[in-house]
Amino acid sequence: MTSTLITDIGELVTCDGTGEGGIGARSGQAVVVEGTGPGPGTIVWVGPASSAPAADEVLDVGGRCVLPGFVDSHAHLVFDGDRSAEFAARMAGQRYDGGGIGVTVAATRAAGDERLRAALQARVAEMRAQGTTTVEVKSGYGLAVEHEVRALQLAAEVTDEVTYLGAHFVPPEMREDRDGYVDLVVGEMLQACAPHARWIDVFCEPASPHAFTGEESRRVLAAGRDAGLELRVHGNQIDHGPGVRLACEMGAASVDHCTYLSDADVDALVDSAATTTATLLPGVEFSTKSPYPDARALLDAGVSVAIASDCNPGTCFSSSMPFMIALAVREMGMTPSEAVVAATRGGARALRREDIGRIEIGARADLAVLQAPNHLHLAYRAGVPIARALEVAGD
Ligand SMILES: N=CN[C@@H](CCC(=O)O)C(=O)O
Ligand SMILES: [Zn+2]
Repeated sequence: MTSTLITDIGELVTCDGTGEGGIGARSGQAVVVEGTGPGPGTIVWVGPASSAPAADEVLDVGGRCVLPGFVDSHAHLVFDGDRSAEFAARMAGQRYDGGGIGVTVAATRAAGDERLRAALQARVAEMRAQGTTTVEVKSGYGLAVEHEVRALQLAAEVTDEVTYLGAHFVPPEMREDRDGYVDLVVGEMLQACAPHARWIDVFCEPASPHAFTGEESRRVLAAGRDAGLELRVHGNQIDHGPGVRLACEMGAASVDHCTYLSDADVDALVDSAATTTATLLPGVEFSTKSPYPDARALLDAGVSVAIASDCNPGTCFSSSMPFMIALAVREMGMTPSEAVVAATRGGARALRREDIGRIEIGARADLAVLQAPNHLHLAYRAGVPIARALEVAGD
C-alpha cells in the first residue's frame, strides 16, 4: 500500500453537492490517496493542507486546480471507417437522420479485431489525456450476433460500463423485415450479448426510418431488463417523440440527447429525477447544427442533468469533456460550476455510481488536474488542452 499526499492545490473541486451548483470548491486543501496498484487507489483524507497527515509520497501540483476525473457516460468507441464528409455536408445544411450509421456498420464489420482494439484504445487514451477517467462504451455498429458480441468484449477490455446497443439501427440486410430484426435483438442477440454488458440501450426515434419506434423500444428495454441488464435510452434527438417518457416510465438510469422536449417530457423528467438522469450531449448539437436543449430550464425545474461527449463517428467525433463543458456554458445556460458537476457527479449518477465523480473519503482516486488555477478555465480557455487525468503513485 502506497499513500500519496497531493499538495499545493490551487482550487480543490470536490463536487460534494455544496456551494454554487454543487461544485464544493475550496482553496488551501490537500488530499491523501492510498493504492496498491495497478488501478485507481482510494481517497482516504481530504482537508486543510495545514493539517494534512504524513504520506509515503508527496505530489506537488504547483497551484493547479484538482477535480474529479470526468465521467463520460455516453460514447460509441468501437468502430472503424470515416464519416467526415457527412459532417461537412451537415455544415452545408444537410439534416442528420441516422442513415450514416450504416456506413460505420459496414466498415466495422469488415475490420479485424486488432484494428478495432487499437482504435478503441487510442480513443480511450485520448479521453484520459483530456481528463476523463470513466467512460461508458456502447456496441451498436455490429448489428449481427457475432459482431455485437465482439464489440462488447472489446469494450469490456477498457471499461466496466459496457452497453448492448443492438437496437441502434435496422441493418441493411433486415430492412424489409424490421420485426424480424427486433426479434433478433430481443432473442438470440440479447442472449449472446447480455453476459458481456451491464446496460441495454435503444435508439428510440420514430422520426428516423433507421431507428426504433416507442413500442419497439419498449420491447427491447423490457427484454433487456428480463435478461438482467439496466436501462438507458437514446431519445428525442431528431424530433419530439416517446423516448423520454418511455425512459422515465421504465426507470432507465438515463435518457440521452433530450434535444426536443415537450412540457410533458420535462414533467416526466422532474417526476423521475430520483431515478432517471437527462444526459445532454451538446457536441451533437454542435456537429449536427441542431438547437441546443435548454439546460437552464431543466435544472431550474429540478431535473437530474448530466453532460457527456457521445463520441461517435456520426454525430460528434469529439472525445473532449472540456469542450462539452464549454458548450454547456456558452450554449445551454449552465453556470461553469453546474457544467463541471454535470460532467463528473452527474455522469456518475447517470451510471448509478457513487464511487466516482466526486472527491470524498472512500471515493475512487479518479482525479483530473488542470493547467489552470480554477475550474472556470475549462470553459474560459475553450479549445486549449488544459485538463488531464492525474496519475498518482500507487495507482
Ligand atoms: N443517435 C444515435 N446514435 C449516435 C449516432 C450514431 C451515428 O450516427 O453513427 C448518437 O448518439 O448520436
Ligand atoms: Zn449515442
